[in-house]
Amino acid sequence: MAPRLSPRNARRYFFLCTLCLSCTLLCYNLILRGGHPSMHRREYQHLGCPPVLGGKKLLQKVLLCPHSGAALTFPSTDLSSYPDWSSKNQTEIMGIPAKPTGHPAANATAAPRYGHKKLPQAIIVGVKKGGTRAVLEFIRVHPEVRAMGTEPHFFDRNYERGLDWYRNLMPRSMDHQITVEKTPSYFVTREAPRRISHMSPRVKLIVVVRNPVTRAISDYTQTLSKKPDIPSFSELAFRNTTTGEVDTTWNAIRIGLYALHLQPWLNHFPISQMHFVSGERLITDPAGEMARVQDFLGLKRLVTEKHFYFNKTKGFPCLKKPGGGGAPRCLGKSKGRAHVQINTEDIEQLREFYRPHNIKFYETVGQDFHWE
Ligand SMILES: Nc1ncnc2c1ncn2[C@@H]1O[C@H](COP(=O)(O)OS(=O)(=O)O)[C@@H](OP(=O)(O)O)[C@H]1O
Repeated sequence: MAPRLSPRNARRYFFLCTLCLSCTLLCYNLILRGGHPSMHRREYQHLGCPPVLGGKKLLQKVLLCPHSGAALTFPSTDLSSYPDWSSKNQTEIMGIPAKPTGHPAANATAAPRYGHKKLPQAIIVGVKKGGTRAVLEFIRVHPEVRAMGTEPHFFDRNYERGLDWYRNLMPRSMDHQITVEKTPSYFVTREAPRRISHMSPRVKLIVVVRNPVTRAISDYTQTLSKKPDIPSFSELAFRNTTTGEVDTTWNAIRIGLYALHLQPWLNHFPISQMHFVSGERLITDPAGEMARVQDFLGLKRLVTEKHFYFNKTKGFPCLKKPGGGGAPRCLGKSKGRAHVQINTEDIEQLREFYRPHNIKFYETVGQDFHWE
């Protein structure tokens, strides 16, 4: 015969069982779900910090929440192992796998279930091969920025799909966070300024500019990597190699006529609503350039020197964790590849060609980029 429990002992057993169960649930929350001992997940979100994600990822990417000063944990973000940052949206970078979809931009719909999708308040509109990816990846480190990782090409190729389609591509954000996207071809798209101002006349525009000669070589190097049979750079750049007449119909040359492309933007936006990032300084002084970008966007300067280190192998600045240690995050192989060798006379001729255009550009924006 099994001994019978007295009502008092039965209550004790019941109490102990409940206590064990509660402890197990608490441990599950703290360890497996990645919760923070002193704060509930929701409280982070309320403070404007992204939610803490899956438990296995604990002890990986650490960011400081600016409001609370508490260290938050995020999943590993070793972007150097990705083929290219551009293939990842912010959600993926934070460790949530995006759903495979037809349109790459639709990855943004895999965003976490907090906040809401907003039309961008800031757009990196150009220029192609200027350093637009670096600016996007550096600014999205800021806790008050949510960025779309892929290029939506809404104002050039997808405009007929409508603003709701565009908004739906954006990551979710909290009220105090700004949404940013980048599509470098907007800068040279005639209809883009009107379309963008129609969406929002107050949107902030960022243009990353780079010496147009280097930019053209970079552009050509990229095309050559995909189509090895194209004519040589010089054959494409000059109508006549003897006279040195430049072929301005070739896109790689045309994109570098910054003063020309800037004019239609100024019909729709005051110059104060445009910020020009030097693609050269972005490499030599990323923190300095990002300080100006944050000022322009009205953000606290939270992305600083402590976020960058110079990667000698890559030859470019890469992101590091503010606390040090951990995997570096450099841009993928398609950024910073070795350029095709172009002969010095051709380079000199192109420099001559761009000089008056560059001067006009410096005068219009009130900034000298020293591309001599
Ligand atoms: N931190 C860091 N790491 C790697 N690359 C950097 C960085 N900062 C700027 N750059 C320069 O960015 C150039 C590519 O520009 P974009 O990102 O605008 O290219 S694209 O238009 O999106 O294809 C790329 O051009 P190339 O060097 O010709 O590949 C780089 O010079």
